[in-house]
Amino acid sequence: KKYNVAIVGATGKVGETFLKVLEEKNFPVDKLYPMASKKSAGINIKFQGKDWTVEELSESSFDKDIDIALFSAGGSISLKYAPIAREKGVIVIDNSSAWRMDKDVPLVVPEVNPEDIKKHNGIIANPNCSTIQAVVALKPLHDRFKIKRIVYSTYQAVSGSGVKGIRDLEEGLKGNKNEFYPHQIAFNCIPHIDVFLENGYTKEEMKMVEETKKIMNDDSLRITATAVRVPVISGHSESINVEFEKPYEISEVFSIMDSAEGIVLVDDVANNKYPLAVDAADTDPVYVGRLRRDESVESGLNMWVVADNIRKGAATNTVQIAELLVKYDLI
Ligand SMILES: O=C(O)C/C=C/c1cccc(C(=O)O)c1C(=O)O
Repeated sequence: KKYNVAIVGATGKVGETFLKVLEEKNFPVDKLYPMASKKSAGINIKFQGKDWTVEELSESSFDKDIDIALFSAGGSISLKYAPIAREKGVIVIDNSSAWRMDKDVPLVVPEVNPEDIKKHNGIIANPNCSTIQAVVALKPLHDRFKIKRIVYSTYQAVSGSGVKGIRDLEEGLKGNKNEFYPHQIAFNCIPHIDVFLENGYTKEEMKMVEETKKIMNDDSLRITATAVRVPVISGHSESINVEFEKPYEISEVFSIMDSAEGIVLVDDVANNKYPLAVDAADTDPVYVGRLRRDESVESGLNMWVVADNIRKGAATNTVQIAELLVKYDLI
């Protein structure tokens, strides 16, 4: 069976990667409906050997035979158009935060909570990139040792901000002033991603806290986060400290990580081998390394987790959700 697929935000960085990943995975697409704002309408897109024309997104865009719509065009577009698409019988997979915490919307990472997709009511949410890579690494350990507390420290690539963030870094490295970030990103680290909230955390930090609990289906998890922008183009790196309910052997952690779905273990410090953003770029795995006991608590562990924030962090995870819909015969 082949499916008619709409791509809302087709000309953006994530939208373009949706198309790349759909082709790489040979997803069975019959008709493609690339959609974007007025300024992109008319652009030609080559996909699966055919030419497709970008249409301007409108309220009538879903008045055609569309099975799935992949959204990555910002929260306001998702808030307005996902319900319109759903009313027309389209299944929406939304990459924005607009619907993630809605109780009727499953928030899915296929390696972590695939079954949640069966509860969808027409909209499925793709989690925040930093959350996705973290829960892929944490889920197998949570299942075995029951996590009680998580401390996230992230080192996030500028591509997470789109072309404006990339340009700030490239220009900053040439000595030109920043346009997008509140401070220069070149030669710097900025502990400020998205907006600050009343509790002194940023929205990016609270997304990691709240989304982790929903995806892991465990509100008892105690979580804190610090999200930092670093002068890297592609690939988010994260230092993750966890405290378990149960005792563990480090050898078992290594074997769990080495065999877990979606994870590549890179941990051989004697030979300077550990996950690096430059190695993760344009690939799909979540890379885990620097595994070591946290001796300061009863049963604690430190790890270093790296992934491509545009692929596994957004586009690939979304396409994997679409593949799950097919696998579970939900479409
Ligand atoms: O900045 C990053 O590294 C990740 C940014 C994610 C992001 C940026 C703008 C809007 C959103 C949003 O949809 O809220 C999101 C997200 O959470 O996916």
